[in-house]
Amino acid sequence: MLRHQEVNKEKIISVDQFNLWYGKNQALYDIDMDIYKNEVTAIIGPSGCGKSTFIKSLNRMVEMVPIVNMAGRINYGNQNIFHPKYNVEDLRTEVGMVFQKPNPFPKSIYDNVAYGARIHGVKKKSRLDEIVEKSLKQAAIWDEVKDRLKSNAMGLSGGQQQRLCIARCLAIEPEVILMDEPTSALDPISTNKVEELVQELKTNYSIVIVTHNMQQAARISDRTAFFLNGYVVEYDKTDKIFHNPQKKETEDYITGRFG
Ligand SMILES: Nc1ncnc2c1ncn2[C@@H]1O[C@H](COP(=O)(O)OP(=O)(O)OP(=O)(O)O)[C@@H](O)[C@H]1O
Repeated sequence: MLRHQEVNKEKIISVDQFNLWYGKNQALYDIDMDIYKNEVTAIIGPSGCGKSTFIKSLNRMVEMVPIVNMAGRINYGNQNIFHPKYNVEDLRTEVGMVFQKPNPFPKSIYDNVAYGARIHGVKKKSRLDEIVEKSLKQAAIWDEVKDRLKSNAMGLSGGQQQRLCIARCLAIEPEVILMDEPTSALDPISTNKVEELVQELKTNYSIVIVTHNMQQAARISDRTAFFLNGYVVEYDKTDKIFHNPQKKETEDYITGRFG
């Protein structure tokens, strides 16, 4: 596939001939992809095509599976994240992640958001208060929780829990946010709120989102990559992917002929 290059856009992640195997089974093949700053990049494709594997590679979470082997490069900024001297903790601070199922800690709303800052050594109460308020505001949930910050996060609705998890991710001030089907467990109203939030967040962050929902990809992303059987079949501006795809497989998928 020809590498998709944009001259006037700043790249934040650059994936170069990336291959990944689970044991003997290859899950990703020769991925070449540039991810741009302050954009929403959607990853679409049928079940099992490698979407989650791909985004979990971007912050090296995929290495938690012991049988994983990889080849190729992923550059964050100018550095190869697989270089032996690259600090994976730093990477995960810069490249945060939000999961499919909201996964708040069984702690207070406040402690959920303050967690990352505390781990990074912030102790002063007034500073923690500031971080918690700012993150909850950015995640568009402050008004709903500001009077019950000491309540347990498990008492929030699923949609609120997901926005809380987004706040928790924002609190460590990442540059990139990876989202693996963040709305698939949510009702339509909560989904709408998270979609609006993603669009607001791209002013300050770069977002990569895996979604099974093609309308969602079309609504909220700037660029879309269509994955199939571990390959990137097509990667381009979202409008082009949905209205003028260059590959027959992409067209078949977006028109619902398979997948
Ligand atoms: N932990 C694992 N061990 C072994 N194989 C795995 C593991 N995780 C994923 N795979 C395999 O890698 C391939 C890609 O899976 P992946 O979960 O990345 O796909 P996906 O596109 O995200 O799927 P879905 O849309 O169903 O979530 C599949 O063949 C899957 O079986």
